[in-house]
Amino acid sequence: MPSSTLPVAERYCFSAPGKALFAGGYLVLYPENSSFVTALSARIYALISPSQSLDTTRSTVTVLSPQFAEGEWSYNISRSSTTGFVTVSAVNLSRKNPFAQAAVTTILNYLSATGNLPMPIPSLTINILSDNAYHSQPHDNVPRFNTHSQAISAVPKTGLGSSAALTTVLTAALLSYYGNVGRVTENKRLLHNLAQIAHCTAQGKVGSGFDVACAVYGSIVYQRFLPSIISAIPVVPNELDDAKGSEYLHVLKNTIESNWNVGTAACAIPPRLRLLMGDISGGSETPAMVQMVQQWRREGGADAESTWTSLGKANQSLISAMIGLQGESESNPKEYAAVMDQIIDSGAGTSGIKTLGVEIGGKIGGLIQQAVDSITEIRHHLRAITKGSGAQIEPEQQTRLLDACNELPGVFGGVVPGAGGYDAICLLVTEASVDRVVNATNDIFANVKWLELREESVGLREEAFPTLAEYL
Ligand SMILES: Nc1ncnc2c1ncn2[C@@H]1O[C@H](COP(=O)(O)OP(=O)(O)OP(=O)(O)O)[C@@H](O)[C@H]1O
Ligand SMILES: C[C@@](O)(CCOP(=O)(O)O)CC(=O)O
Repeated sequence: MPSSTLPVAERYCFSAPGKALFAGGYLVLYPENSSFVTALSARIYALISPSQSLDTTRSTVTVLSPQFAEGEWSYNISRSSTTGFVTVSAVNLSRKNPFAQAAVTTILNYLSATGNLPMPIPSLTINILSDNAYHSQPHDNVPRFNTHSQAISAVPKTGLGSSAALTTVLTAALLSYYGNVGRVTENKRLLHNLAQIAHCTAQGKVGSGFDVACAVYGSIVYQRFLPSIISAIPVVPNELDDAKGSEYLHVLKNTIESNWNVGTAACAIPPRLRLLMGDISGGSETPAMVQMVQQWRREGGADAESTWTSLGKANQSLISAMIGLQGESESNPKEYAAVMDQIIDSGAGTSGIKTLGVEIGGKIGGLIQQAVDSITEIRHHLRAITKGSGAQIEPEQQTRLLDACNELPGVFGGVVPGAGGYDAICLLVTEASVDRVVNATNDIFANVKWLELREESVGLREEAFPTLAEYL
């Protein structure tokens, strides 16, 4: 097996964003459908440093997450001299972080299969910092990178895709440190394929992968890869099974280097508009909901199929309205700004904004109408699926809340993002109306915690190590 020598032991830091799936829940599981995924300003950071351990007889990768109790996961690494298969075993078996373990396993085996893993494998420490918005915080005004007294698995999440961002930054960190593969920020396809495989291995199920794609590429119109790409990869074998070790390396390398045909066209929330995320802290079971929706579709006959198709069209219509508005803001900036001013001055909510769109007419007025109408229609179909499948995608409680939001000034509309349920709501609003929305005093908003987030459309990026190291 060929091997390389380690590049200069530098200190690196990478960060990746969280996500909101504004349009495309459930349909995005099928490659024929597009979805609108927004990258958020909440980021997870990985700071890499060569291990301080004096033990040179063993190679270890240690992931530290100092914001959480028991946030230390260490893995012993050994490479078979016959097959090149790299075994990654937890030093402390009672400490589980499947995403960290899968990232180390996938990346080191890929590097081994391509002859880019340095031998002996140098030990490495990766520190993780994660923005507060990923987890429910005990009160306002917590320090940046707040610490929790519980283990990460016990701290309630806000559903921004922490595991996808974590897996992505770990992938970038490991590739940069060990690999001889150029700048990883310029090799997004490799990074994406590796992070998707690691994330799926850890989850033990095949999601659409929109969260990992967003962590890598940022805000995108996402179309998934064929599920068979991932299912072709064998289960990570036992270190003693040489035949399986060789097969795993072979399939992993071929899969990583094949063309997945993923749709990752860049998109953005148009200027002067914002996505506003409200945390409801309810909690929903995505896999169980996906199963219910799939069963409804299988057994629901022509009605189910027609709802499914109409939802797909409404999603597509919203996506093209967003792309169209973005385009108009660039090609026709004066008119775009004037229309936005008019909407803001009117103090109108959803239905008033639609009427204004009709009155204003022209391309921009039409796109505004289209955006409002398609959000309304998406919700209509999601409620039909809720009723038909029993999966609580837009439960009545969320319907009342979203309807109340539609009355607030500057609200184009809102949805239950992603799989829906009781976790969160996501509104499209004018930037100028954000304060008025978050300060609305109606009782119905009492349980909504508006998250301090905005779109930050860039995906994986390199950061200045020293600036962040001071938080460790
Ligand atoms: N800051 C972190 N440090 C270490 N591990 C983390 C960190 N953030 C996430 N993880 C890992 O990811 C797991 C959470 O993944 P999970 O898929 O349940 O949540 P999520 O990706 O935030 O949720 P959702 O898919 O609903 O948006 C944690 O239990 C832990 O294993
Ligand atoms: C239902 C689904 O389409 C979206 C799930 O989104 P979230 O985990 O609720 O953000 C599943 C998937 O795409 O993996």
